[in-house]
Amino acid sequence: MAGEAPELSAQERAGKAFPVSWDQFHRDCRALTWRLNEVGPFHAVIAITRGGLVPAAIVARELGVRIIDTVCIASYDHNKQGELQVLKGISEATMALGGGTGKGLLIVDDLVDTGKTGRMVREMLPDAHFATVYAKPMGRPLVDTFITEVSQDTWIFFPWDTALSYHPPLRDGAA
Ligand SMILES: O=P(O)(O)OC[C@H]1O[C@H](OP(=O)(O)OP(=O)(O)O)[C@H](O)[C@@H]1O
Ligand code: HPA
Ligand SMILES: [Mg+2]
Repeated sequence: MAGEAPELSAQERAGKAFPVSWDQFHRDCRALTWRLNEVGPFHAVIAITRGGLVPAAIVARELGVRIIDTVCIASYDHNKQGELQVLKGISEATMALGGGTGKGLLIVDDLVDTGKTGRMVREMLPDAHFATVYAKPMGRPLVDTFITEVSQDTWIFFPWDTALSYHPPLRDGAA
């Protein structure tokens, strides 16, 4: 409607940007594994797709875990969170490995923001260990192990969502 302010995306509302390079992400995943190594061993890793796939691969490699499952959840459409949708649940074989409650299983995601996604997976596997690379304050209580906390008004830019581009000099109006 004319004159109506356009709805801001979660990314625009966040205000601050936290860009993460592949290098940094790999280092942070390795740091996460050092912490998880004290907690395991784990029978299997469950990646919350899609963002959890990359850290899950790195963590599983470091921990020597070869059984990897996925729970496929869609929520943010680009950068606006809608209703959560479970597109694929955890397999019966993985559920059995965790005794039905997730004991000895490791859930991995790239980050927790509001905690909605993490809460949904925790409900499926209440005894599993939940690890993320990054955490924002609202989601932090849901996570057992994470590496870096950023403020709630920060948007994390992951390397698989970004590309190098020209940035104008500060005196030409760059923020
Ligand atoms: O704590 P929350 O507020 O629920 O947000 C965190 C979730 O949001 C992102 O996933 P997204 O739904 O964007 O899907 P993707 O992993 O496929 O990019 C991120 O990878 C987490 O899974
Ligand atoms: O800060 C974020 N960055 C990328 N994806 C996200 N999904 C929820 N919060 C974020
Ligand atoms: Mg995700």
